Amino acid sequence: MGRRDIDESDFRSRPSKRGSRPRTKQRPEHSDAVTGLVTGVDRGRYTLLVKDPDDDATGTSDGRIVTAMKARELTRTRVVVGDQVDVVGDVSGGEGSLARIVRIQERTSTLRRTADDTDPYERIVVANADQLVIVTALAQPEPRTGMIDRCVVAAYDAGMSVLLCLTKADLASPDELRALYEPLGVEVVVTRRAPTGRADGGAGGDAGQAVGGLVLAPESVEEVRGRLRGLVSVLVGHSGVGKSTLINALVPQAKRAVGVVNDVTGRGRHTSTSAVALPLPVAVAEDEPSDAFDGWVIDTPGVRSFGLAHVEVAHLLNAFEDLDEVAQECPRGCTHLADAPDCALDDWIERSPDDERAARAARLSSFRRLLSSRTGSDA
Ligand SMILES: Nc1nc2c(ncn2[C@@H]2O[C@H](COP(=O)(O)OP(=O)(O)OP(=O)(O)O)[C@@H](O)[C@H]2O)c(=O)[nH]1
Ligand SMILES: [Zn+2]
Repeated sequence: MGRRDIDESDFRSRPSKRGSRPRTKQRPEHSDAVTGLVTGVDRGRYTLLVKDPDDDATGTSDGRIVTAMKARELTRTRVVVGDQVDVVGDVSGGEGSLARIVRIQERTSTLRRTADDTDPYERIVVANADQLVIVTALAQPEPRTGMIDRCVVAAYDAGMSVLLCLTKADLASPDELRALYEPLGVEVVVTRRAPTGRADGGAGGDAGQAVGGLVLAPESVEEVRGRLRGLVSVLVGHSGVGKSTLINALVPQAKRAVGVVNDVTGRGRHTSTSAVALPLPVAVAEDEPSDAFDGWVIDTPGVRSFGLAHVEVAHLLNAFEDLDEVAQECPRGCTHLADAPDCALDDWIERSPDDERAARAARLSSFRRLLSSRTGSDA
C-alpha cells in the first residue's frame, strides 16, 4: 500500500509540530474499515456510497449513503469524486451520522487540470473515471474545437478514453466535427431534440424527457446510455451546450435520490461547483420501476476549461501507439509539430501506402492540433 499506509493511530502517536508527515511504520490498520465510493464533495463533507461486502458487486443501487469527513492525517490529501476510500466510525448512514475517511485506495486514473497554463497549480478533478464525455453543441453555441482539443488532451493524459457527444443535431450537421475527431480514435455520438419536443413536454414518461425542459429524441439518449453503460464517465461542457438536458434525460430527477443526495448539506445545481456522481439507470421506463444501475455519470458543473500546463508531450504520445512508435526515430527534443525539422512523423506520411495516406495524414494533423492545444488558449 506504500505511501497511503498512514493511519490515524500513526498521526496521534507521533504528533509533528513542524507539520512534516510522520514516517510510516508497521501499525495496526483500521481492520474494521469499510469501502465507500465518493459521490459528492461539499465543504469538507463527503457523500459516500457504501456497499456491504456481501452485496453482489454488479450494479444495483443497494448500499447506503454515508456522510463522512477526512481523518486528520488526510488533511493535506485531496479526496475527490470517484475515489474509493476506506471509512471507519459511524458508517450506519443514519441521520446526523458522520464517518471518517482513513485511506484512499490507489487510483486507476486521475483527471487533472491546471488552473491556467501559466499557473502550474494542479487540481485533480475526478478519480478512477474510464471515459471523458465532451458535450459540445453543433450550434447555439457554436462548437469550439480548441476547447474540445484541450479536453481530449486532458483525457488521454489521464489514461481515459474520449466520447464526443454532439448535441443539437436538429440545428446543424455533425459531419465536420466527426471528420476532425474520428481520426484520433475519438468515439462520436449525436443527440437531438425530439421532432415534437416542446418545453412543456407531451404525455410524459418518455425516456428522453427532461423535467421542465426540452425533450430529446429518446433513441439518441439511449444511444448515449449505451456508450456509458458499465463505465464511469465524466461529462464536461460549456454553458448552454445542453449538458443538463442530457443528464436529466439519462438520470431522471427521481432516480437521483438514489445514491447521491446528501441530506446534511443538500445539493443544488446552482450552488454546487464540485463534481457529483450519479448512478446511471439501466433503463428509465416509468412502468418498470427499478433501482438497477450500471455505470456512473459524473457531472462537473465547476469545470469550464482544462489548463494543460501539466501535460507532457511524451506522455500524451502514449495514447497514440502508432505515432509513438514512429516518433522514436525523431531527433532529440523534437516537438513533432508541423514545423519541426526532420520529424519522423512527416516521413511516416511520405512512405505510407497510397490507400492509407489520407487516413494517416488526417490522424497526424489531428494529433498536431492536439499538441498545439497544450499551449494555446481555449478562449
Ligand atoms: N435545439 C436544441 N436545443 C437543445 C438541445 N438540448 C438542449 N437544448 C437547449 O439548449 C439550452 C441549454 O441547455 P442546458 O441543458 O441548460 O445546457 P447546459 O449545458 O446544462 O448549460 P448550463 O445550464 O448553463 O450549464 C436549453 O434551452 C435547452 O433547451 C437539443 O438537442 N436541441
Ligand atoms: Zn517528431
